[in-house]
Amino acid sequence: MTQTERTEWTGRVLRLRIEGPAQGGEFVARHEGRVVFCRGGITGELVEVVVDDDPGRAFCRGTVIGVLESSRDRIEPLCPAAAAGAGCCDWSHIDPVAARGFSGRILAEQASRIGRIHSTADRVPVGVPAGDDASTGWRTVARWVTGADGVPGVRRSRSRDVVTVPCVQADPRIAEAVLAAGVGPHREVLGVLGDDGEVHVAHRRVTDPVTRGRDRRSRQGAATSARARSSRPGAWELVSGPSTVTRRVGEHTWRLPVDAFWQAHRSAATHYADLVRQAVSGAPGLPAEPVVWDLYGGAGLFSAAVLDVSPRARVTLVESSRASSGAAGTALDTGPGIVTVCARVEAFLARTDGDPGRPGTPDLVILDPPRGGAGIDVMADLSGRTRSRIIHIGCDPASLARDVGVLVAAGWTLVDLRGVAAFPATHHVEGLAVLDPPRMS
Ligand SMILES: C[S@@+](CC[C@H](N)C(=O)[O-])C[C@H]1O[C@@H](n2cnc3c(N)ncnc32)[C@H](O)[C@@H]1O
Repeated sequence: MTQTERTEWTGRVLRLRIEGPAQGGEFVARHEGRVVFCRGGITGELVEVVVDDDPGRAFCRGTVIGVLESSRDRIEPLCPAAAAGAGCCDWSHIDPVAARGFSGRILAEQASRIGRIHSTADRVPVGVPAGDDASTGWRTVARWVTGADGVPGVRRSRSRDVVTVPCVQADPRIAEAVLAAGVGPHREVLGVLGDDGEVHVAHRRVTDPVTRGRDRRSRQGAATSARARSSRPGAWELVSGPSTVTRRVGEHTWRLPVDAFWQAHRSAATHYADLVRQAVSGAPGLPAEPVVWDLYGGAGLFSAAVLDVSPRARVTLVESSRASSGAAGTALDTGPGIVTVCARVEAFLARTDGDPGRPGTPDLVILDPPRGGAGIDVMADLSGRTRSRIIHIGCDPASLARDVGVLVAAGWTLVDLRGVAAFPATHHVEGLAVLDPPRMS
């Protein structure tokens, strides 16, 4: 079928054999020369799929409504909300060990397709954070929305509708506190469980457009403008729990505002800090007083890890959120060892000398950007400046592959690429890449 040929398969039920997992969590199948991205399938299964989104190109999307030949990896869905159509735990029907294998395949495939990083292995190893393999109750930072009835829930997949059947990701103590707080209709609700066992509940107004019955494109437009509007109110109103959240990793204790970023999985911060310590310790030719940049650094989780293994390091933490960067000092001795810069990474790099009083050529860079990644310009800039090692942590396999691909194309060597199953029962996975620069001869 050509790109220009019109199709309208919406509502059609197809019998399909499921192939491999795709970036984004759906599984690929084919029908009459078109790709059908299937939600709710597993590799090898024969299924019936109803097409629910047909953009009229070489592909369409559908949802599994019947399993004719089931995979051994299929389990009873862990999440009632996902089973009711919520967009939370899209892999809740897949055995967790198999799910980690699928994540590893996606990481490898994206590295090859987008990053042009070719390896003989068809999957990247994916482990659980700090030995914690719980599939439910792992989330310590959770968001809900309330509809007109004020009952908290999660959004239906690809819709603004709210599913109020409980999702299993959040620690049950958060769900209890959110229900007890009774925040009212049309609110965005944030529940956070601190490492001291305190639960914090905050909320803010959400402008919730009516999108039921609209086509996908206008729903997406409405969702985008709703995001823009809902980010405008800005301030969260704290209705339960102390005003700062306690976070502990090793010897370090942070006191964070409730809306400051922290890794959502209860064991992720400890695990990533460990991986960063290992990668810093193994960096080739790192001087005794290395210049280190912790980019997209939040409240300094990785700055702390660097100082644990390299106490004389001169660390610059760059973070655009004032709430997060301002909290670095609650755990770290900011001053000669660590300087915090509240700025966008792009703006920080544009000052050619980096931070005043510090060289603009770091020995080591750690970057942990949001889902969209750092981008080609930032990566090209870092490639030209960094002397010893770059550690990239990324929660989207495609943007991680693109970012790392920039370094590999510039001659850097990928010495480690691994995944961490930090979002169990979902297709989301954290990737960690360690790269060393080309050797000068
Ligand atoms: C995935 S979080 C990582 C935070 C930190 N590394 C940690 O593990 O706690 C990404 C952080 O990047 C920040 N951020 C987003 N875009 C940014 C930009 N362009 N420049 C600097 N920081 C940015 C966000 O506020 C967020 O704190």
